[in-house]
Amino acid sequence: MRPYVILNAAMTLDGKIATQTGSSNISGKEDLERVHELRKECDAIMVGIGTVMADDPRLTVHKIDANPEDNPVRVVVDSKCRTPIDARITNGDAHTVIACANEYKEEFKSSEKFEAFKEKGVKVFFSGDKRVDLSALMSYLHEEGIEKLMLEGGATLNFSMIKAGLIDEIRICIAPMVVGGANAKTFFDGEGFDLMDDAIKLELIDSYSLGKDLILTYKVI
Ligand SMILES: NC(=O)C1=CN([C@@H]2O[C@H](COP(=O)(O)OP(=O)(O)OC[C@H]3O[C@@H](n4cnc5c(N)ncnc54)[C@H](O)[C@@H]3O)[C@@H](O)[C@H]2O)C=CC1
Ligand SMILES: Nc1nc(O)c(N)c(N[C@@H]2O[C@H](COP(=O)(O)O)[C@@H](O)[C@H]2O)n1
Repeated sequence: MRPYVILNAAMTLDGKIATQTGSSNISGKEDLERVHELRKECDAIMVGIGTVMADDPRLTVHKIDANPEDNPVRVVVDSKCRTPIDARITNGDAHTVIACANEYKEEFKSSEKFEAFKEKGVKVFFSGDKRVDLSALMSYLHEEGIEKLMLEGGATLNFSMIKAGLIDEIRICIAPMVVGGANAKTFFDGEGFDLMDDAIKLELIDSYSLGKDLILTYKVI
């Protein structure tokens, strides 16, 4: 068993979720409010370590009215345990799980960082050899009571999750902007597929304008 997974992101018309220098303010105000309503509905929010390093996100419900208990559990996919000791996702605003790979277990468990995380109440889950086993992580989170999980990027984790068949729904905000840049992160990066026949197939179930942005909702089929 695993949680129902909704991938949410904002991209420019040319599919970029950040510029090549890492700037990523894409959504308009109305979309950010929609995102925070969705955060409030979910039991957990998950990001990759690349996103933590680039944005130092809070991953709480802070753009709409909310109580501390509305904050979902924050999950970071972080094979090598690189999450900084003072990363905002480790503060006391919500529960946090850091998912690491087994290869780095012994070294991490004997580090000061591990003790600091323990003191802050951060849980650490180990799976996979060199990289986090995402299916095992989903099963663990489901056992911990997570029924609905919001995946909030970034580009590498989005691809691994969809390739592993772990995404049920995609909600994408398309902002009327073009930013270009061959090295700018796209909605899905990773190793990609060689053939269009292998593409993950989607069904459009909703579309609407929100402020200046366009919101599309897809089911993964
Ligand atoms: N516009 C938007 O909606 C959003 C934009 N972003 C942007 O995305 C960028 C970060 O994306 P990325 O660098 O691709 O990093 P990422 O956030 O996708 O993290 C990828 C990292 O996760 C780790 N990982 C461990 N196990 C893994 C597995 N099984 N599969 C995949 N990754 C695994 C690896 O260290 C990997 O490098 C930032 O610039 C951020 O601003 C991030 C979220 C939303
Ligand atoms: N939906 C959406 N629109 C954008 O324009 C964005 N840049 C993002 N980024 C995601 O939100 C995280 C920041 O969250 P906090 O406000 O710090 O809680 C960021 O790390 C991305 O995951 N999303």
